[in-house]
Amino acid sequence: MNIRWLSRIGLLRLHSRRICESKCIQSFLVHSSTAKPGYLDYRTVRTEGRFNIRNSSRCATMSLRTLNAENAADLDKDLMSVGAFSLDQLMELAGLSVSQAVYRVHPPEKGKRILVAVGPGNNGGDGLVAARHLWHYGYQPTIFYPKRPKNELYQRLAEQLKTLGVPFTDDFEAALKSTDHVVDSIFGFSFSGEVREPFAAVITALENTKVPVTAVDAPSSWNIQDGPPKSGPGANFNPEFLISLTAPKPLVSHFTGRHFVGGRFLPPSVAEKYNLDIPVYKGVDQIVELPAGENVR
Ligand SMILES: NC(=O)C1=CN([C@@H]2O[C@H](COP(=O)(O)OP(=O)(O)OC[C@H]3O[C@@H](n4cnc5c(N)ncnc54)[C@H](O)[C@@H]3O)[C@@H](O)[C@H]2O)[C@H](O)CC1
Ligand SMILES: [K+]
Repeated sequence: MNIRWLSRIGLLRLHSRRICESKCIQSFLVHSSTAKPGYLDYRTVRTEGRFNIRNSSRCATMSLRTLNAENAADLDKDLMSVGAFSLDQLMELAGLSVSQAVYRVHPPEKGKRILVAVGPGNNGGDGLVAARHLWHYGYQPTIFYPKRPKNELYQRLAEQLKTLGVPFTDDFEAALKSTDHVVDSIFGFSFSGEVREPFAAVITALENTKVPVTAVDAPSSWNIQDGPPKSGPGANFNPEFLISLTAPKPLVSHFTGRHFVGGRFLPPSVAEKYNLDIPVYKGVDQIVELPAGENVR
């Protein structure tokens, strides 16, 4: 066979592959050597033969897409239905990401005492899981958990901490005076309105403290869409660190500290449905830090 025939066969193969691609929905997730660390060269091939390709150089300069509160709740439902995850699993993965972010910004040499402020929902559950991992990394967590729903999952998470001898406190302000770092896992994407007691006093203490704070998914009291409240508890709350779970929420456009994303379990099909970018995670990391000044959309 001469060179002309070989090139014709090559072209035919390319042509038939394109036809095949145009008939089915496929996502190519390509780790590109040209992409900036932290980003994925994400190509989407859609039906009807329309190609929507975001090349690596665009992706490298593009910022991550955000996920609003309503879509975040829907995405979790999808993960638990079509994705076949259980809530325990998602919370475990979320809490593991949080523990890695804390280790990154506040390694044990900086002080082992970590105060975890736990809210009444799943954001609080992430904090309980993170506290358990942090204990195993050698930290000394203390838990502030003033509202404990009679939910079996939360009760088990609290029990696991008690088994490790992790202390629970009722006095947040006193605990704040003897800690090296705070994890804010009070409210996440289901928070709305003004902060109600007993959390208003806690948020006020957080906004006045000099102890560094890592916020889980959202700085508690911030509106998921619009950021910090104009007045009242939280108006001056600016945590040093934030870990967004699965994808950043719109409030991050108001956030000025170090920002991490966790969620190294998101199936590409779900990411595509919600039009999310998947960052590149290094090695066995569950988190990725967004470069300073990197924005989100
Ligand atoms: N996909 C993931 O990565 C996962 C993230 N998870 C985390 O779950 C939260 C969202 O959890 P949800 O239970 O829906 O809500 P919250 O924890 O944000 O809060 C609900 C809780 O708060 C009370 N509340 C609401 N507004 C107020 C208010 N103004 N004052 C006082 N109390 C208020 C409400 O009554 C509820 O009790 C998400 O952010 C992630 O952190 C999951 O782990 C699953 C996987
Ligand atoms: K939070």
